[in-house]
Amino acid sequence: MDNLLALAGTSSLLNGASGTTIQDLEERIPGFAILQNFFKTWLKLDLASILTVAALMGAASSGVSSIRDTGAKIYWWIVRFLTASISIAGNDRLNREVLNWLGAHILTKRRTRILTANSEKVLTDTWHYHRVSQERNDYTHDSRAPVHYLPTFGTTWFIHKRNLFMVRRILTSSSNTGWSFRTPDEYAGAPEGDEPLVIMCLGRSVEPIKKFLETCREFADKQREAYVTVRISKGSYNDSWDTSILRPIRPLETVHFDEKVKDALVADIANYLDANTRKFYNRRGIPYRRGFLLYGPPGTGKTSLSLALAGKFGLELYLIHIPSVGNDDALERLFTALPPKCMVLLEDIDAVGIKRRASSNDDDSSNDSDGDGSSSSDEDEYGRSRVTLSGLLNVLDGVASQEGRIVLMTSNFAEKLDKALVRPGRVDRMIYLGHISPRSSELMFLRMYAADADSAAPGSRDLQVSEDELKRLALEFSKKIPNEVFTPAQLQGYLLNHRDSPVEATANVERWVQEEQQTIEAAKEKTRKAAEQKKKRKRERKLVRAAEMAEAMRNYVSDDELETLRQKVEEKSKRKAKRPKDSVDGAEEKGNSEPLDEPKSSGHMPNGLPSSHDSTLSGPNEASSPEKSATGGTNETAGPGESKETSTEAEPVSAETDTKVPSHE
Ligand SMILES: Nc1ncnc2c1ncn2[C@@H]1O[C@H](COP(=O)(O)OP(=O)(O)OP(=O)(O)O)[C@@H](O)[C@H]1O
Repeated sequence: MDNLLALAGTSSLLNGASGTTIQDLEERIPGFAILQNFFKTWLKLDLASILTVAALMGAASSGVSSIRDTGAKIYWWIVRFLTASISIAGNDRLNREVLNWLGAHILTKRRTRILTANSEKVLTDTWHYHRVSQERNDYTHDSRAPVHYLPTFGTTWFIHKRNLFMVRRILTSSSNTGWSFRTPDEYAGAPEGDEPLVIMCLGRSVEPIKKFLETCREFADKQREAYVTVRISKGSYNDSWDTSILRPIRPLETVHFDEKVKDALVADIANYLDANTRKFYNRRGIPYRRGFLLYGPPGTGKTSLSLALAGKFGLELYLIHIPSVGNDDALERLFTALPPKCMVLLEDIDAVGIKRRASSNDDDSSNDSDGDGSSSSDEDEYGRSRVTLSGLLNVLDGVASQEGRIVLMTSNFAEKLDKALVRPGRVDRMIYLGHISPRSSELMFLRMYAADADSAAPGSRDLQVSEDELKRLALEFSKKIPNEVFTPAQLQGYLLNHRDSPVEATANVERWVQEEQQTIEAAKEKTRKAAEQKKKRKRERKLVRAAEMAEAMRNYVSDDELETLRQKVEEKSKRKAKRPKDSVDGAEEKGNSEPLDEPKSSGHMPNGLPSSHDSTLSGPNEASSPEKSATGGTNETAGPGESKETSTEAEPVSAETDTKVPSHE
């Protein structure tokens, strides 16, 4: 441009294009004279004039752009002078909350004509087609994800509480290509959902913006009031919380177990969440954390109770399925990303310290202590996790572990848990959820057939029974349910099968109970036989091994010595066979974790845990016994969450737990 201006200056003397001027130009642009002659002779054009016009145009455009730049500078200076602003990163939840507020309060009211829409993300390529739901709402009955309308790029103006606000949604990725004239952003591409926002407010204080942000958050909380937000991480090796599921809140009354235990649990959590409790902990230097262990056979309500508690206390539930977590580092990253106050649900905590099956297929057989090709049932059921016990202990109350959260752990095999894991501070209260009592079955019956206020129940339901009649039927029904035999999930399955008629459900329950009990007996018998056979095979294998050893030594020792040796081997194997399994895990030791303010229990679990922590339903020893466990697998219907069979073999895993466990306390 400078050159052109120089040229323009030179060519302003163009009248007659004096020889000196042409010479000047020749000096600046070598070969200019030749070109000038060419243009003059062949095109009848004066090159110097053309250059002059071009230079003037260039100067004008650069003038315009510098005027524009100056204008923009002045504009932003005025904006900066007259407004306050706060920017929010694209991946911050607040960003989405502001957009939602705008969508509900500004865009719909103003009938804005330029919007963006999103429903759910879809990944497509030749080989895979799958949907990636970042946010799922389990309350909707639609088969498709709902569409959300949000502001487009650019600035949205509005007045809120007598303040003028401008929210700018900033385009980060430039999809504006290939047009001869610049297409406005809103027509050139769609936002990807992670655009930063800048919120500006007329005035010289950020206070109105802070209040506005608070309003957006309150609005989001209100929208979620009927839901509990469950956050999960994506897959085995993903260590970020990337999916939100909005689950309708499950009232605590719909989870049936001992009412006293339930009340004590609720009071405990309420007390913990009290602001004064935090101060109390802080002043005394006690880490402000609370841990609960929910244990018992499958289908007894451990997960349901966790969801209900999160809903009751308005906390987000962060779900970690231990067998799916890649390793200790992944677990630590998940914990580091937790918000200050939330509930964390660690499912199947007993899988910790057992190697993941997928990566250790080759040593499967070596893990099978029996060598008969079948690994223990719990390992089959749970897969194997690379999270070690020390890794878990570290996130629960290591130096870097967060304060303010509530950890709920669930286990079907609490007796196998390491004592370090369940010591107070990590587990402050143990809640046993066991088989259902007649009283709980009565409540479940009433819940199943209670009239729905919004008559949203399935149309075919024949609920022509009065309230009194329903109560009578519920009592009659409950009397036919044996105490602590069936899991709540089993009973729920039965009731769902008769959901249209409480009368039929009551009439048929006796037969169902008989059939189920027969199935349970058959399952027990099968388990007993399988255990016997296993034992027999084990003994036989040992004898064969001993014989082989004797054979191998025959050449080296006398017959007498050989006989002594054989006897020794036999005695040793007999002793081993006789030794009670519990002793391997330190059955004699006393447990170190007890419910804090519950009456002391009478017995102890095999690893030293108190046996009846918080439930009057039945003791954990019963829960883990083959007899009890066998009841879990024979449902008339496969109700939700009932597919798992209770393992009938709960061997101690002290040998399998991580050897890296630090010495605690
Ligand atoms: N105590 C209970 N009260 C009411 N419903 C229950 C109870 N226990 C189980 N259910 C019902 O049984 C189903 C399975 O329950 P849930 O998943 O909470 O059991 P769980 O103990 O977590 O099982 P698992 O150990 O196999 O994960 C749910 O549909 C739930 O409604």
